[in-house]
Amino acid sequence: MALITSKEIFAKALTKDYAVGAFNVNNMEIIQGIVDAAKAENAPLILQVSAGARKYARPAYLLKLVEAAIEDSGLDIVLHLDHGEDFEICKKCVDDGFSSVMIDGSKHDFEENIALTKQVVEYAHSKGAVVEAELGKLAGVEDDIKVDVRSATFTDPEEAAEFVQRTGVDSLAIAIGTSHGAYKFKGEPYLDFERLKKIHELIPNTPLVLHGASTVLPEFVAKCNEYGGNIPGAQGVPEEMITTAAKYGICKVNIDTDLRLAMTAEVRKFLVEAPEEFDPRKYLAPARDAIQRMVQHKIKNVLNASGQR
Ligand SMILES: O=C(CO)COP(=O)(O)O
Ligand SMILES: O=C[C@H](O)COP(=O)(O)O
Ligand SMILES: [Zn+2]
Ligand SMILES: [Zn+2]
Repeated sequence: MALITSKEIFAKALTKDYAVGAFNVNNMEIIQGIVDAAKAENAPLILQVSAGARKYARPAYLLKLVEAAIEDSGLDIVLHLDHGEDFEICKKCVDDGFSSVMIDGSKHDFEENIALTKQVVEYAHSKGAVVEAELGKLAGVEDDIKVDVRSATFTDPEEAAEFVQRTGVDSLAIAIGTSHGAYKFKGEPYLDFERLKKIHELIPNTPLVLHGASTVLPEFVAKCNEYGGNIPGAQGVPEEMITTAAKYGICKVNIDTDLRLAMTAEVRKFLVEAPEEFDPRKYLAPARDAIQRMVQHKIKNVLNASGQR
Protein backbone atom coordinates (compact mmCIF):
# COMPACT_ATOMS: atom_id res chain seq x y z
CA MET A 1 0.00 0.00 0.00
CA ALA A 2 1.70 3.12 -1.25
CA LEU A 3 1.55 6.28 -3.31
CA ILE A 4 2.59 5.15 -6.79
CA THR A 5 3.07 6.75 -10.20
CA SER A 6 0.82 5.86 -13.14
CA LYS A 7 3.71 4.54 -15.26
CA GLU A 8 3.17 0.84 -14.69
CA ILE A 9 -0.63 0.95 -14.57
CA PHE A 10 -0.77 2.86 -17.87
CA ALA A 11 1.72 0.52 -19.55
CA LYS A 12 -0.54 -2.41 -18.64
CA ALA A 13 -3.74 -0.57 -19.62
CA LEU A 14 -2.26 0.26 -23.03
CA THR A 15 -1.70 -3.39 -23.84
CA LYS A 16 -5.06 -4.64 -22.54
CA ASP A 17 -7.47 -1.99 -23.88
CA TYR A 18 -8.97 -0.93 -20.57
CA ALA A 19 -8.74 2.52 -18.93
CA VAL A 20 -7.96 3.69 -15.39
CA GLY A 21 -10.48 5.92 -13.68
CA ALA A 22 -9.15 9.29 -12.51
CA PHE A 23 -11.63 10.72 -10.05
CA ASN A 24 -11.65 14.25 -8.68
CA VAL A 25 -11.69 14.45 -4.88
CA ASN A 26 -12.76 17.34 -2.65
CA ASN A 27 -13.64 15.84 0.73
CA MET A 28 -13.55 12.71 2.90
CA GLU A 29 -16.83 11.15 1.74
CA ILE A 30 -15.93 11.43 -1.95
CA ILE A 31 -12.51 9.86 -1.31
CA GLN A 32 -14.02 7.05 0.76
CA GLY A 33 -16.68 6.24 -1.84
CA ILE A 34 -14.17 6.09 -4.69
CA VAL A 35 -11.54 4.09 -2.78
CA ASP A 36 -14.12 1.59 -1.50
CA ALA A 37 -15.22 1.07 -5.12
CA ALA A 38 -11.66 0.49 -6.38
CA LYS A 39 -11.01 -1.96 -3.55
CA ALA A 40 -14.23 -3.87 -4.26
CA GLU A 41 -13.32 -4.06 -7.96
CA ASN A 42 -9.60 -4.69 -7.37
CA ALA A 43 -8.92 -1.94 -9.88
CA PRO A 44 -6.08 0.57 -10.32
CA LEU A 45 -7.00 4.03 -9.08
CA ILE A 46 -6.05 7.66 -9.60
CA LEU A 47 -7.29 10.27 -7.15
CA GLN A 48 -6.94 13.73 -8.61
CA VAL A 49 -6.96 17.13 -7.01
CA SER A 50 -7.72 20.32 -8.91
CA ALA A 51 -6.65 23.83 -7.94
CA GLY A 52 -10.26 24.38 -6.91
CA ALA A 53 -10.12 21.35 -4.63
CA ARG A 54 -6.85 22.55 -3.05
CA LYS A 55 -8.53 25.91 -2.35
CA TYR A 56 -11.73 24.33 -1.01
CA ALA A 57 -10.32 21.52 1.16
CA ARG A 58 -6.82 22.97 1.73
CA PRO A 59 -3.75 20.97 0.60
CA ALA A 60 -2.75 19.56 3.98
CA TYR A 61 -6.19 18.05 4.58
CA LEU A 62 -6.36 16.43 1.14
CA LEU A 63 -2.85 14.97 1.46
CA LYS A 64 -3.61 13.44 4.84
CA LEU A 65 -6.98 12.13 3.64
CA VAL A 66 -5.30 10.37 0.70
CA GLU A 67 -2.58 9.00 2.99
CA ALA A 68 -5.34 7.72 5.29
CA ALA A 69 -7.12 6.16 2.30
CA ILE A 70 -3.96 4.27 1.34
CA GLU A 71 -3.43 3.05 4.89
CA ASP A 72 -7.07 2.15 5.50
CA SER A 73 -7.61 0.39 2.14
CA GLY A 74 -4.17 -1.18 1.71
CA LEU A 75 -4.28 -0.05 -1.94
CA ASP A 76 -1.56 1.50 -4.09
CA ILE A 77 -2.99 4.82 -5.27
CA VAL A 78 -1.83 7.54 -7.68
CA LEU A 79 -2.21 11.06 -6.32
CA HIS A 80 -2.44 13.44 -9.28
CA LEU A 81 -2.67 17.22 -9.67
CA ASP A 82 -5.45 17.96 -12.16
CA HIS A 83 -5.07 20.92 -14.53
CA GLY A 84 -1.95 22.48 -13.04
CA GLU A 85 -1.84 25.99 -14.51
CA ASP A 86 1.86 26.76 -14.15
CA PHE A 87 5.25 25.37 -13.12
CA GLU A 88 4.89 26.66 -9.57
CA ILE A 89 1.77 24.67 -8.62
CA CYS A 90 3.22 21.55 -10.26
CA LYS A 91 6.46 21.97 -8.31
CA LYS A 92 4.54 22.59 -5.07
CA CYS A 93 2.51 19.42 -5.51
CA VAL A 94 5.56 17.32 -6.42
CA ASP A 95 7.32 18.70 -3.34
CA ASP A 96 4.20 17.88 -1.27
CA GLY A 97 4.49 14.26 -2.41
CA PHE A 98 2.11 14.01 -5.38
CA SER A 99 3.17 11.10 -7.59
CA SER A 100 1.76 12.68 -10.76
CA VAL A 101 1.00 16.19 -11.99
CA MET A 102 -0.76 17.64 -15.03
CA ILE A 103 0.65 20.80 -16.57
CA ASP A 104 -2.19 22.19 -18.62
CA GLY A 105 -0.44 24.31 -21.20
CA SER A 106 -3.28 24.01 -23.71
CA LYS A 107 -4.12 27.70 -23.54
CA HIS A 108 -0.60 28.59 -24.74
CA ASP A 109 0.67 28.31 -28.31
CA PHE A 110 2.45 25.12 -29.37
CA GLU A 111 6.02 26.26 -28.63
CA GLU A 112 5.11 27.85 -25.30
CA ASN A 113 3.24 24.70 -24.28
CA ILE A 114 6.32 22.62 -25.15
CA ALA A 115 8.66 24.89 -23.18
CA LEU A 116 6.41 24.90 -20.10
CA THR A 117 5.83 21.15 -20.26
CA LYS A 118 9.58 20.43 -20.60
CA GLN A 119 10.24 22.53 -17.49
CA VAL A 120 7.70 20.54 -15.47
CA VAL A 121 8.87 17.18 -16.87
CA GLU A 122 12.48 17.94 -15.94
CA TYR A 123 11.57 18.84 -12.36
CA ALA A 124 8.98 16.12 -11.78
CA HIS A 125 11.17 13.36 -13.22
CA SER A 126 14.06 14.48 -11.02
CA LYS A 127 11.78 13.81 -8.04
CA GLY A 128 10.34 10.52 -9.32
CA ALA A 129 6.93 11.90 -10.32
CA VAL A 130 5.24 11.59 -13.73
CA VAL A 131 3.68 14.27 -15.91
CA GLU A 132 0.49 14.62 -17.97
CA ALA A 133 0.31 17.46 -20.48
CA GLU A 134 -2.49 18.66 -22.75
CA LEU A 135 -2.56 19.52 -26.43
CA GLY A 136 -5.75 20.85 -28.00
CA LYS A 137 -8.51 22.71 -26.21
CA LEU A 138 -11.66 21.34 -24.64
CA ALA A 139 -14.63 23.65 -25.02
CA GLY A 140 -15.28 25.38 -21.73
CA VAL A 141 -18.62 25.40 -20.01
CA GLU A 142 -19.78 28.69 -18.57
CA ASP A 143 -23.08 29.02 -16.72
CA ASP A 144 -25.87 28.16 -19.14
CA ILE A 145 -23.84 28.56 -22.31
CA LYS A 146 -24.17 25.18 -23.95
CA VAL A 147 -20.95 23.85 -25.40
CA ASP A 148 -20.54 24.19 -29.16
CA VAL A 149 -18.17 21.36 -29.93
CA ARG A 150 -16.96 23.14 -33.02
CA SER A 151 -15.61 25.93 -30.78
CA ALA A 152 -13.06 23.54 -29.34
CA THR A 153 -9.63 23.14 -30.95
CA PHE A 154 -9.14 19.42 -31.42
CA THR A 155 -5.69 17.84 -31.09
CA ASP A 156 -3.61 17.62 -34.28
CA PRO A 157 -2.14 14.08 -34.53
CA GLU A 158 1.18 15.15 -36.08
CA GLU A 159 1.58 17.91 -33.51
CA ALA A 160 0.86 15.38 -30.76
CA ALA A 161 3.67 13.13 -31.98
CA GLU A 162 6.12 16.05 -32.13
CA PHE A 163 4.96 17.31 -28.72
CA VAL A 164 5.56 13.98 -26.99
CA GLN A 165 8.96 13.50 -28.66
CA ARG A 166 10.16 17.01 -27.71
CA THR A 167 8.85 17.08 -24.13
CA GLY A 168 9.31 13.53 -22.84
CA VAL A 169 5.91 13.78 -21.20
CA ASP A 170 4.51 10.56 -19.70
CA SER A 171 0.90 10.92 -20.85
CA LEU A 172 -1.04 13.31 -23.06
CA ALA A 173 -4.53 14.74 -22.63
CA ILE A 174 -6.15 15.23 -26.03
CA ALA A 175 -9.23 17.04 -27.35
CA ILE A 176 -11.52 14.95 -29.54
CA GLY A 177 -14.92 16.44 -28.63
CA THR A 178 -15.35 16.20 -24.88
CA SER A 179 -15.73 19.17 -22.55
CA HIS A 180 -15.93 19.68 -18.81
CA GLY A 181 -19.18 19.85 -16.94
CA ALA A 182 -22.77 18.72 -17.46
CA TYR A 183 -23.56 20.27 -20.87
CA LYS A 184 -21.14 18.56 -23.26
CA PHE A 185 -23.11 18.42 -26.48
CA LYS A 186 -25.78 20.61 -28.05
CA GLY A 187 -27.13 17.87 -30.26
CA GLU A 188 -26.09 14.25 -30.71
CA PRO A 189 -22.96 13.31 -28.70
CA TYR A 190 -19.93 13.20 -30.99
CA LEU A 191 -16.30 12.19 -30.49
CA ASP A 192 -13.74 12.31 -33.30
CA PHE A 193 -12.65 8.65 -33.16
CA GLU A 194 -10.82 8.89 -36.51
CA ARG A 195 -8.63 11.58 -34.95
CA LEU A 196 -8.10 9.44 -31.83
CA LYS A 197 -7.10 6.42 -33.94
CA LYS A 198 -4.61 8.55 -35.90
CA ILE A 199 -3.06 9.94 -32.71
CA HIS A 200 -2.78 6.44 -31.22
CA GLU A 201 -1.25 5.15 -34.46
CA LEU A 202 1.44 7.87 -34.41
CA ILE A 203 2.26 7.53 -30.68
CA PRO A 204 1.17 3.97 -29.81
CA ASN A 205 3.24 3.87 -26.60
CA THR A 206 1.97 7.13 -25.16
CA PRO A 207 -0.91 6.79 -22.69
CA LEU A 208 -3.67 9.17 -23.78
CA VAL A 209 -6.00 10.96 -21.38
CA LEU A 210 -9.66 11.86 -21.87
CA HIS A 211 -10.88 14.87 -19.92
CA GLY A 212 -14.56 15.74 -19.68
CA ALA A 213 -15.44 12.04 -19.73
CA SER A 214 -18.45 12.05 -17.42
CA THR A 215 -21.60 10.51 -18.86
CA VAL A 216 -23.77 12.92 -16.86
CA LEU A 217 -25.78 9.87 -15.88
CA PRO A 218 -29.48 10.49 -16.66
CA GLU A 219 -30.61 8.73 -13.48
CA PHE A 220 -28.75 11.27 -11.36
CA VAL A 221 -29.86 14.23 -13.46
CA ALA A 222 -33.48 13.05 -13.12
CA LYS A 223 -33.10 12.52 -9.36
CA CYS A 224 -31.54 15.95 -8.89
CA ASN A 225 -34.36 17.56 -10.88
CA GLU A 226 -37.03 15.50 -9.07
CA TYR A 227 -35.87 16.81 -5.70
CA GLY A 228 -35.52 20.51 -6.40
CA GLY A 229 -32.62 20.61 -8.83
CA ASN A 230 -32.67 22.53 -12.10
CA ILE A 231 -30.26 21.07 -14.64
CA PRO A 232 -32.39 20.62 -17.75
CA GLY A 233 -30.73 19.36 -20.91
CA ALA A 234 -27.62 18.13 -19.12
CA GLN A 235 -25.85 15.62 -21.40
CA GLY A 236 -22.50 13.81 -21.31
CA VAL A 237 -20.45 11.18 -23.11
CA PRO A 238 -22.35 7.91 -23.69
CA GLU A 239 -20.64 5.12 -21.73
CA GLU A 240 -20.07 3.00 -24.83
CA MET A 241 -18.00 5.84 -26.33
CA ILE A 242 -15.70 5.78 -23.29
CA THR A 243 -15.31 2.01 -23.62
CA THR A 244 -14.47 2.40 -27.31
CA ALA A 245 -11.95 5.17 -26.62
CA ALA A 246 -10.05 2.80 -24.29
CA LYS A 247 -9.42 0.56 -27.29
CA TYR A 248 -7.49 3.35 -29.05
CA GLY A 249 -4.94 4.49 -26.47
CA ILE A 250 -7.08 6.25 -23.88
CA CYS A 251 -5.63 4.95 -20.57
CA LYS A 252 -6.92 7.61 -18.14
CA VAL A 253 -10.53 8.74 -18.00
CA ASN A 254 -11.29 11.85 -15.95
CA ILE A 255 -14.54 11.86 -14.01
CA ASP A 256 -15.79 14.65 -11.77
CA THR A 257 -19.27 15.69 -12.87
CA ASP A 258 -20.75 12.21 -12.39
CA LEU A 259 -19.38 12.23 -8.84
CA ARG A 260 -20.99 15.60 -8.19
CA LEU A 261 -24.34 14.45 -9.60
CA ALA A 262 -24.33 11.19 -7.62
CA MET A 263 -23.64 13.02 -4.38
CA THR A 264 -26.02 15.92 -5.01
CA ALA A 265 -28.92 13.66 -6.01
CA GLU A 266 -28.72 11.72 -2.73
CA VAL A 267 -28.42 14.84 -0.60
CA ARG A 268 -31.34 16.53 -2.37
CA LYS A 269 -33.52 13.43 -1.98
CA PHE A 270 -32.72 13.05 1.71
CA LEU A 271 -33.38 16.70 2.55
CA VAL A 272 -36.78 16.61 0.80
CA GLU A 273 -37.82 13.29 2.31
CA ALA A 274 -36.58 13.97 5.85
CA PRO A 275 -37.16 17.66 6.55
CA GLU A 276 -36.95 16.97 10.26
CA GLU A 277 -33.39 15.65 10.03
CA PHE A 278 -30.32 17.86 10.57
CA ASP A 279 -27.47 15.39 11.16
CA PRO A 280 -25.07 15.75 8.16
CA ARG A 281 -24.01 12.13 8.58
CA LYS A 282 -27.55 11.10 7.66
CA TYR A 283 -27.18 12.50 4.14
CA LEU A 284 -23.41 12.34 3.63
CA ALA A 285 -23.34 8.59 4.26
CA PRO A 286 -25.91 7.74 1.51
CA ALA A 287 -24.13 10.23 -0.75
CA ARG A 288 -20.86 8.38 -0.15
CA ASP A 289 -22.57 5.06 -0.88
CA ALA A 290 -24.03 6.44 -4.11
CA ILE A 291 -20.54 7.49 -5.18
CA GLN A 292 -19.21 4.02 -4.43
CA ARG A 293 -21.98 2.36 -6.48
CA MET A 294 -21.46 4.73 -9.39
CA VAL A 295 -17.66 4.33 -9.42
CA GLN A 296 -17.94 0.54 -9.18
CA HIS A 297 -20.32 0.62 -12.16
CA LYS A 298 -17.83 2.73 -14.16
CA ILE A 299 -14.88 0.46 -13.32
CA LYS A 300 -16.77 -2.74 -14.11
CA ASN A 301 -18.97 -1.80 -17.06
CA VAL A 302 -17.30 1.15 -18.77
CA LEU A 303 -13.55 1.12 -18.07
CA ASN A 304 -13.26 -2.71 -17.95
CA ALA A 305 -10.63 -2.28 -15.24
CA SER A 306 -12.00 -4.73 -12.68
CA GLY A 307 -9.32 -7.17 -11.45
CA GLN A 308 -6.54 -5.21 -13.20
CA ARG A 309 -4.87 -3.95 -10.02
O1 LIG B 1 -11.91 16.42 -16.95
C1 LIG B 1 -12.29 16.38 -15.79
C2 LIG B 1 -11.35 16.64 -14.71
O2 LIG B 1 -10.10 17.03 -15.17
C3 LIG B 1 -13.69 16.04 -15.39
O3 LIG B 1 -14.56 16.01 -16.49
P1 LIG B 1 -16.14 15.90 -16.23
O4 LIG B 1 -16.61 17.30 -15.97
O5 LIG B 1 -16.70 15.34 -17.51
O6 LIG B 1 -16.35 15.01 -15.06
O1 LIG C 1 -11.28 20.06 -14.68
C1 LIG C 1 -12.33 20.07 -14.11
C2 LIG C 1 -12.52 19.28 -12.87
O2 LIG C 1 -13.82 18.86 -12.88
C3 LIG C 1 -12.17 20.07 -11.64
O3 LIG C 1 -13.15 21.05 -11.46
P1 LIG C 1 -12.94 22.18 -10.32
O4 LIG C 1 -11.87 23.09 -10.85
O5 LIG C 1 -14.31 22.79 -10.19
O6 LIG C 1 -12.49 21.46 -9.07
ZN1 LIG D 1 -7.12 22.07 -20.40
ZN1 LIG E 1 -10.20 18.05 -17.02
